[in-house]
Amino acid sequence: RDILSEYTVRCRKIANLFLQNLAKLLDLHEDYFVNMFDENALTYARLNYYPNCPKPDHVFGMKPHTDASVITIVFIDDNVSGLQLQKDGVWYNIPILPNALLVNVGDVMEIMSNGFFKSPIHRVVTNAEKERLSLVMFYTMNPEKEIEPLSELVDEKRPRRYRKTTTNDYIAQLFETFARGTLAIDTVKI
Ligand SMILES: O=C(O)CCC(=O)C(=O)O
Ligand SMILES: [Fe+2]
Repeated sequence: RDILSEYTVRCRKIANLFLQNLAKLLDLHEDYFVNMFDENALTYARLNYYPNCPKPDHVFGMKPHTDASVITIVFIDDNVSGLQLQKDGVWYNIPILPNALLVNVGDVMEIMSNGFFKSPIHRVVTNAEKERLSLVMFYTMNPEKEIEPLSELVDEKRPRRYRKTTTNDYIAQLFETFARGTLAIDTVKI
């Protein structure tokens, strides 16, 4: 528990640094996103355990999905690969890098940036010989807070591409679409 608590504090620093750089890329004040996380904002930690699987061709560790977070930090297993990312319809392996963290843009960032940043579709494949672990931190805002494209990023040339939602509603949507095998982000696209 103490270790996870310390990890959370340290990861928050990385998350903030990442959020500051995303803001800068959008020509926003560097603390724009960081300041959107109020005292009711939630960070979820998920520990994933994927047992080895005799039929890796038939069983996913985790089905294709996007994350409902603003951003996600993944601490990937040092020994076993398995996380894959989809780009232009092709699946790519995320390589194993010892002690590396992977920072992912989530759907809420895609919505707020009006599609400037894309939340990548990813999945986890299983391994016949080895089990695998990951520790994933999901940074989300106050569950009741309205999420929508930032007015600074909407104009005639780039009209609003996503409907308004809240983290609460969106997470519910994510679980539903995940079960159906569709994408939550498609339900808020205009
Ligand atoms: O296990 C991983 O590497 C990633 C897991 C993941 O995508 C998730 O928990 O949302
Ligand atoms: Fe994920």
